[in-house]
Parts: sequence; C-alpha cells; structure tokens
Amino acid sequence: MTYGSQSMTAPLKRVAMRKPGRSLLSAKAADWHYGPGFDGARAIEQFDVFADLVASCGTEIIWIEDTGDGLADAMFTHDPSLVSDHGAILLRMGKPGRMAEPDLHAVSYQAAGIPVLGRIEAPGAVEGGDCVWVDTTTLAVGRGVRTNQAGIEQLAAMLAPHGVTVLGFDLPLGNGADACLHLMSVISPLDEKLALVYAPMLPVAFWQLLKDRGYTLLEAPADEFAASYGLNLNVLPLVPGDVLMVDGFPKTRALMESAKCRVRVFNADALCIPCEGGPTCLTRPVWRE
Ligand SMILES: NC(=O)NCCC[C@H](N)C(=O)O
Repeated sequence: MTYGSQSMTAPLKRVAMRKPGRSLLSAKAADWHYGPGFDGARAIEQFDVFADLVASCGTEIIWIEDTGDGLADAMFTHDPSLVSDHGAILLRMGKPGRMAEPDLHAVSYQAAGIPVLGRIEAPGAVEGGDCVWVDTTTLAVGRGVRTNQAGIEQLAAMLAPHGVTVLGFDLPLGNGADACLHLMSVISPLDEKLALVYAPMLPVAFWQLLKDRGYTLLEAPADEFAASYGLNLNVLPLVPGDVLMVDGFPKTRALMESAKCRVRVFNADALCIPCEGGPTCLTRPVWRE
C-alpha cells in the first residue's frame, strides 16, 4: 500500500479514521475534559457527515474500529502516529487517557502493510497535533503539555537519516494542563505557502520561520477563535486550497475565500467544539501526494 505524508496540504489520497461508537457514547464528559454541548449520539451523526465529505473527494479511508474499548478520544486519529515517506512513526501520548491509542494505530498499519519507522519511547512524548510539516524536509514540533523535549529529540534522531530537520518551538500553557493546546491549535496550513493562524499564540521563532520560508499568513479573527474554543482555526485541506471547516464562523471562512480557497463546512457543535478537536484532528493522513 502506498504511504507517505510529509506535507500538510498535498492531495489527501489515504487517511486513517476512527468512527466514534460505543466508547464515545459511554464517555463521561468530565473524564475527558469535554465541554458543554457534548452529546455522543449527535457527535456520531456529525462524524458521518464529515466522513462522507472526506470520502467524496476520492480519499481512501483506513478504518480503525471503535470496539467499545472506552477510548473516547481515539476518534482524533491525527495524534497517536505520523506517517513519513519512510514509514509510520508510533507516538507516545502526553494525555494520560490516550496512552493506549498508538497500539491501535500499530495494528492498523500492520494490517495495511505499512512499515513502522520507529516509536517514541518513555520518557519521550509527542502528539501528532504538535507536528507541522513546513516543507517536505522541515518538521516543526510544538513543545508543550503534550509533547516534550525528549520526544522531539527521538523524532529528530529517527528522521535525520532521511534528510528531515526537526525543529522544536515552545507553546504557551493556554487554558491549562487539562485542556488541549497543540501547535496545530494555532495554525492550519491551507496551501503550499498559505496558512491560517492565530497570531497572538504563535511561537515567535515559528512565525519568523514561516515568514522566512515565504508563507502568507491569514490571521483568524479573535472573536471567532474565542467563540469556537479555537476550532474555527482547525481546517483540513483535501487538496491544496480546498478545505473543510466547522460551520458557524463566517469571518474566518470569508478570510480563506478571499485568499482563493474553496471552503466547505459541516456542523460540529456536538463533535468538535466540546471535544476540543476539529477536522484535522479527526484524520491521520497516511498518503498525501
Ligand atoms: N490534533 C488535535 O488537536 N487533536 C484534538 C484532540 C482532542 C482530544 N480531546 C484531546 O484532548 O486530546
């Protein structure tokens, strides 16, 4: 099976996803830091609409089953692994309730015939939401509550022989250790050199790198960032400049449309906003080309 995804925006050919099921239905909001509006049954309906949109572009979905293992956050398949051009990398989660998830990805990659390049080991921690391909040989990684220096060093050692430079950038604490704040919470690449950002929370050196590499940065409006708990910014490119976002944030949408993006929306008031993860988080790109 073809694999490899060292771009955030190249056409999404294959993706790993987990349809939420019994685990989400039985989840207690307080155990998972889910906010007001969480409704497992409605979240599942909204996920189905989202998955249809992804599939409608011809993207092949590798399904990871919700077997009732109680891992409610496992629908956010972006986080437990990466897929480099040289094989999958199994990560190690910073959120204690998510520690079992990389093993689910390991099983899926084995079944799909995708080799494993390596695995982040304790005391290292890296979550996929902290990893952003600036270009095919530069991986930016947010150092914060979910990802630590030991994890970044392991990732750098794994990827250096393949010509990839891994750069760590400090994230703020945001809303505290229980809340979800990844590097991808403050940037969504939209096209090869175009990204939607929440400028006030971008690590300065990362912002400088993006400018040096010729990126145009669209600055998402603060009121919609606050109203959506940051989910207005979580935008998934299916092909460069053709993106999916959570409905209800017209200024953010118009900003992307003014930069010539095609924007499609889906309703996610039960799925994404209370569960702290958007369309990028619900997808683990396995092959982008
Ligand atoms: N990449 C992402 O931003 N993933 C969102 C994960 C949300 C999940 N509730 C978590 O706290 O890990």
